[in-house]
Amino acid sequence: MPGTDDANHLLRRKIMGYIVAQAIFAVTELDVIEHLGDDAVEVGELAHRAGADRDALQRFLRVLVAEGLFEEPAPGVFAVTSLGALLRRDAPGSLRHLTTLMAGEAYQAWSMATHSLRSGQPAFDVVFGKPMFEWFNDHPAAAATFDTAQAGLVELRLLPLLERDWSEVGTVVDVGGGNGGLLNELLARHEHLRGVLFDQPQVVEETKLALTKEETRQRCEVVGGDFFSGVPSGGDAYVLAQILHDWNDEQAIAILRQCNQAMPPQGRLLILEQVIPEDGEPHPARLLDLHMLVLLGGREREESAWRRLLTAAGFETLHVSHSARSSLIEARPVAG
Ligand SMILES: C[S@@+](CC[C@H](N)C(=O)[O-])C[C@H]1O[C@@H](n2cnc3c(N)ncnc32)[C@H](O)[C@@H]1O
Repeated sequence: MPGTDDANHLLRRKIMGYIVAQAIFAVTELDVIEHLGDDAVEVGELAHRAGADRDALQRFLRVLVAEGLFEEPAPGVFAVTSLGALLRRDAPGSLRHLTTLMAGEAYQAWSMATHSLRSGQPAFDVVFGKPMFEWFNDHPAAAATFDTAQAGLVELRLLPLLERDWSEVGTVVDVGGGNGGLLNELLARHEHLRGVLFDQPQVVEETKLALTKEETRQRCEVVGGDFFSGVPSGGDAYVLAQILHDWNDEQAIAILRQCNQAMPPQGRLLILEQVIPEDGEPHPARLLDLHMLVLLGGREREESAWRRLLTAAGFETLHVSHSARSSLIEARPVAG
C-alpha cells in the first residue's frame, strides 16, 4: 500500500494510539477472549456470547488482528493469538488486571494530561476534584476494583521478593500492603515468617477478608494507619511494593523516614518497583512514569535516583536486582 511506511502514517498511528488501548479495554470488558476460549468462532456467534453488536465486534477485532491479539483464519471467524491469550483471566501472569488499572478513572484522568505537563501536578485531582486515594475512600466499589487489580498483578512482580533469602527474617511488615495479596503469597511460601500488613484503615478492613488461608491469617497482623505519621515497629524487614512511585521525592522521603524510624538497626528495607533503565531505550517503566505523574504526581525512577532518595532518607543501598517484571532494591539504615 503506498505510503504505509512513511512518517505521516507512522505519526498518525501514534496519535491515534488510544484507540488501540480502548479497543483492548472494550473487548476485555465484554470477555471476548474468555468467550473464544481455544476455538475459532464465527463473529455472529461470538457477538451473541459476548453481548456485542456483530458488525462493531468484527470492526474492533480487525483492529486487534492488526495489533496481533487475534487472528482471522477465515473471513469473519476469529481466534485468540498467544499475545491475546495473555489477557485471559487464568493465564499465568495475566495482564487483564493491567487493562482494569489503565481504563476507567485512570483513562479519564489522562484527558487532562496537559495540566500535568504544565504544572507537574496530577491531572486526576483536576478531573475528580481530589487526590486519587482520597477519591477512592469515597468510592468503595472503585477502590475494591483497584485493589483487586493491584493484587492480580502481584504474581508478575513478586518473583524477586520470593527468590530472596528469607532465613534471617522473622517478621516482615508490608507497608501499603493493599488487600494482602503479596503477604499472602510470601507467608504461604515461607512458613517461618510472620507478617504485619499495614495500610489505610478503610483498606485493611477489606484486607482481613482477603487473607484467604486460615493458617496464613494466624501469622499475620493487620494494622490500619497513615504511613506519613508512622509505620508499625518491630519488623525485621519492611516491604514497600509499588508504594513510593505513587509519591513525589519529598513525600517518598517522608515515608522512607517513617520506615527508618520504625526498624531496628539491622533491619532491611525491600523496595519493589519498576526501575527505569538509564540507557534511554523505550521501556514500560517510562510510560508508567508519566502515568504516575498524571494520576498521583508520583514518578518512576532510575537506579541512580533511587540511591539518592535512599541516602536522603538515611539508608544505605545494599543491592539492586532487576528482573523482567520488577526490580528489588535492598537497603539498611545507616548507623547513627
Ligand atoms: C499502588 S497500591 C500498592 C499496593 C500493594 N503494595 C501492591 O503491591 O499491590 C498503594 C497502596 O498504598 C496505600 N496507601 C495510600 N496512602 C496511604 C497512607 N497515607 N498510609 C498507608 N497506606 C496508604 C493504598 O491504600 C494502596 O493500598
